[in-house]
Amino acid sequence: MVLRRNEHDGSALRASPEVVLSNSAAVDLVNLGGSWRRCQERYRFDRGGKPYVTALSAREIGEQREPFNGNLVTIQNELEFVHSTLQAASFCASFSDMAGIILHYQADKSADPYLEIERPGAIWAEGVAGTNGVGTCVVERRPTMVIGRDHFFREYASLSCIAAPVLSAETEMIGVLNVTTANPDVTTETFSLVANIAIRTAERLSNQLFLDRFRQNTILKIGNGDRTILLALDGDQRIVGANRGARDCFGWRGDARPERDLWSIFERDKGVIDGFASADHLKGLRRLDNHLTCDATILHRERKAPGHPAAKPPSPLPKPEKRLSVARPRAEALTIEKCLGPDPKMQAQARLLRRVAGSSLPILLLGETGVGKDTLAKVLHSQGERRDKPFVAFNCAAVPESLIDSELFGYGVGAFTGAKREGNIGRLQQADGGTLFLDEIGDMPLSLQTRLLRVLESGEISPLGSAKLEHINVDVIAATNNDVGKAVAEGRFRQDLYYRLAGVVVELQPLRERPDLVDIAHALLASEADAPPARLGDDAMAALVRHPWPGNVRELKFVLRRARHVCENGVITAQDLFLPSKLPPVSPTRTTDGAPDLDLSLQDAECKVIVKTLAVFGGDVNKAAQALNMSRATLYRKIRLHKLGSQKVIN
Ligand SMILES: Nc1ncnc2c1ncn2[C@@H]1O[C@H](COP(=O)(O)OP(=O)(O)OP(=O)(O)O)[C@@H](O)[C@H]1O
Repeated sequence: MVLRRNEHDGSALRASPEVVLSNSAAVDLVNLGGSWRRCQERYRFDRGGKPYVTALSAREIGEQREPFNGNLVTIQNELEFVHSTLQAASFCASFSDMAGIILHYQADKSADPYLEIERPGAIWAEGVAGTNGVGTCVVERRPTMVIGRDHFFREYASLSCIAAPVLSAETEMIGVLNVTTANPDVTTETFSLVANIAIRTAERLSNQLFLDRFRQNTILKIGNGDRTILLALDGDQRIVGANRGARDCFGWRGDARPERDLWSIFERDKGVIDGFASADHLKGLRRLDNHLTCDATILHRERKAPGHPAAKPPSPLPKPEKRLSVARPRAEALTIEKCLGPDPKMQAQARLLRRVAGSSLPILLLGETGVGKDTLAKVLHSQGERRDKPFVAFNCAAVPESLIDSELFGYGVGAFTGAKREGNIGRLQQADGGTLFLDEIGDMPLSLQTRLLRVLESGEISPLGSAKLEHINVDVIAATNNDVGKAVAEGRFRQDLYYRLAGVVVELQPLRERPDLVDIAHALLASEADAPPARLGDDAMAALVRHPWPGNVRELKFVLRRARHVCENGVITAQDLFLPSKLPPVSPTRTTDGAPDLDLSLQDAECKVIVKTLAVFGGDVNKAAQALNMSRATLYRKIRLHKLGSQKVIN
């Protein structure tokens, strides 16, 4: 992809207006001159003045998000994906609507606090915030890069961002995917790469929205990556939807509804028609206009509503041939037991959680980032007695300190300047009768810890500026990946609040220690209904076991997601995972004089890898040795060395 950039004001990229990323399609970035003119002439902004910073309340954000509620998971998945890819360069990622309002956001807690101004509810419309990625992209409807002083207001000169349009299934622009950093050390090269990733992610999100919209139809996919062509077909093989890639390719840009027969574009060849009915991969589709041939994949087939007459069979009738497709295993619902894994210690914890379910005992979930604390909290709610009541999550780290009070406890009529006239219902009241999930509780400021404790102890709440006491009845689940014990010892976390929250404490295992790592991978592959089916090859399973997974299940999810799209014939190999080949870094054990004992640590790591690999291959030494890249004899020697005789071994 080639990015052509029209500079406006002295930014880091001025010296290189054309940033070559690869030799494929060219993307014209917005010329910011037009936006600057609008700022001066239409909005009459003063560069050195203060932008009118404003943000929506939680309820308003909820209302603004409504049109996208059906696509929430898709949007969040893409944001998580782009954020996890770019977080090393301190980028946050957001999705905004066409009013320039940020609706969803992904950022690292440790990211620059300045990025807080990018959180949900923030309004980045160009007429409010001047030239900026989101607002200018909304006006120009093209990818927009705004670096440092390219922002109209000097106030935003420390921010750099790239925004790209997100399209509906009908290829109307419906929002903006934006990535922003306040890191001054990001180089031109990194920026070029980030721009590429952001633009591709916006295209993939648009494609995913297309798949969401046409999930009942047959989907024909041609090509890969950002130029993917997607066609949605009805049972008569009429095209009922086409993504931007398809419209560009076939020259239908102006057609609101590109309805036409598939066979008015491709040659109606018997082999292809037979293949269409019986296989998931079509070879040699020939275009009628230019006679070029291509291969295609059928992502899924039309689903008929009950009572709907069956689709007309394609002619000639399909033969009952053996399907070439990769079988898609059924995704099973998560349970408390599955969330915790089969390790006997964890199963004991699962039994404990089942026993206390419905007892209103507070639960504290601990564990590294991405291990599934949030997921377990939702499962606990959905399997408890309050499942028909609200589950309300509140992330203590994602809300600025100044807003936690009003967001969590709400406020009464006219509580403070700028408050909404009718007041605001806090999360605690929203959760009344149900479950309140306090995520990242370790990040709650001390002053608010006192208030929270009082509310939890008394069951009464008096919203800011209101004299009225309200009774609330909530089950509380809290979670953190911080060391709360240490925070208590250092006086950063109130001990009495810790005891109030820690009725039952469960620590989730890091993924690298879970014996069911490969089962989780299989389950994740089965869970994305609209993605192409894929299964793990033996070498991929071994590679999964060897990797240390610092981002835990979240990282695994994205690695598999990428692999599913790059693999050939639906079989994921170790190469498709793009994992580093080194052995996992291990936390060294200590010798008696306190120095790290690297030898022991490595042995420990080796032992764990062997145990897991044998488990993955059901104890088959041949396969395990192959996967570990060692001879059978060496593996036997190591099994003896590590005293793994009790492991299931098939000779
Ligand atoms: N047992 C599981 N099976 C399948 N997917 C899971 C499982 N546990 C977690 N996930 C997925 O992994 C991702 C991260 O999970 P989750 O958000 O629950 O982790 P977390 O511990 O709360 O992370 P953080 O501390 O960063 O908030 C989510 O996309 C979730 O759907």
